[in-house]
Amino acid sequence: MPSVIVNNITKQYGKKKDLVQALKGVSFEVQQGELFGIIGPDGAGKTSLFRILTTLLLPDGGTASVDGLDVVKDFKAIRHRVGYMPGRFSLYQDLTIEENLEFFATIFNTTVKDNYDLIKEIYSQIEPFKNRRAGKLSGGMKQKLALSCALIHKPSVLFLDEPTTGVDAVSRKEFWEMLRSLKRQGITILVSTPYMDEAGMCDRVALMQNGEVLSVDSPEGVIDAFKQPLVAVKDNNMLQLLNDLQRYEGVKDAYPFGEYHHVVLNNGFSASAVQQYLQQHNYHQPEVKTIRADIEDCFIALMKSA
Ligand SMILES: Nc1ncnc2c1ncn2[C@@H]1O[C@H](COP(=O)(O)OP(=O)(O)OP(=O)(O)O)[C@@H](O)[C@H]1O
Repeated sequence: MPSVIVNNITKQYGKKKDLVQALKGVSFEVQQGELFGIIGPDGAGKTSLFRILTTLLLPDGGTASVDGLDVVKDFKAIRHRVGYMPGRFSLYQDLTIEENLEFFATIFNTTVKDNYDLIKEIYSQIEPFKNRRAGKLSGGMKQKLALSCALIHKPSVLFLDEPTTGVDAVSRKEFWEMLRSLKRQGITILVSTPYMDEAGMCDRVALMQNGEVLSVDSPEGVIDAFKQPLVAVKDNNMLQLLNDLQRYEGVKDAYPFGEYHHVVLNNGFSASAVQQYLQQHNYHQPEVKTIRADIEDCFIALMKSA
């Protein structure tokens, strides 16, 4: 049985001209023990979805279950089984590290000692500072404490809403390693992120935009589904280059991507055709190379075709 089933969930906020359709019929399943990423920009609907799955918000339509329990009817039972780390830190700033952890253990009727094994690897990194108030911790330390608090009642499903937003690159990498290690302990993990490069750390991802799921697949599957030829192009005047590329009949789409422009070509066109076209337009030595799409290219293509 899948650990999480989301079936045609809808959610809207406001009325009439202020109406926002935050979730427009979202469906997917997450298998037991999977590390599942929900990837999408701000406003995609990630938080609304997590709040519904953790029973903090009622959906307007559709059904969803966690561990076989219905998010509306069985909300009390679900609350004992899920761990939730909301986007904005859930910690009590005036309590110390140790007090925060004890507080979360107490509200779930358990003790830190009973469940120490599960959090040991994460908590031991901040334990030397256990008397420091949460408000005085760095972003990376807060993140570790919040994760420890979300785990202290041994949840079977863990929901992490943008846990790496605003955290430095080293802490982000460390955090994903912690998640891989939690996964090895059999916990199902759903994690949302606006960072496309984190997709590769997940077993499967759902790409979301404007309340819709555009694709659900493994990171490799998302990339393999990108069938158009793709080239990276660079020259001195990047702005002019982009304009000229967009005018070329062989170009389906062109957009800035780091120090290059990525150019999606229509079938039948290739890097050498782009090279030729640019030379005809007075570019002397443009750099044009065929590349493999990454998740961000796939996301851009999916967004445009949606
Ligand atoms: N309480 C609310 N009242 C009105 N609109 C809301 C409310 N909560 C969310 N929204 C709107 O619903 C849409 C989806 O928001 P949601 O927070 O679920 O997305 P998100 O992907 O988590 O983005 P973010 O990272 O910005 O929170 C957005 O347009 C947001 O402005």
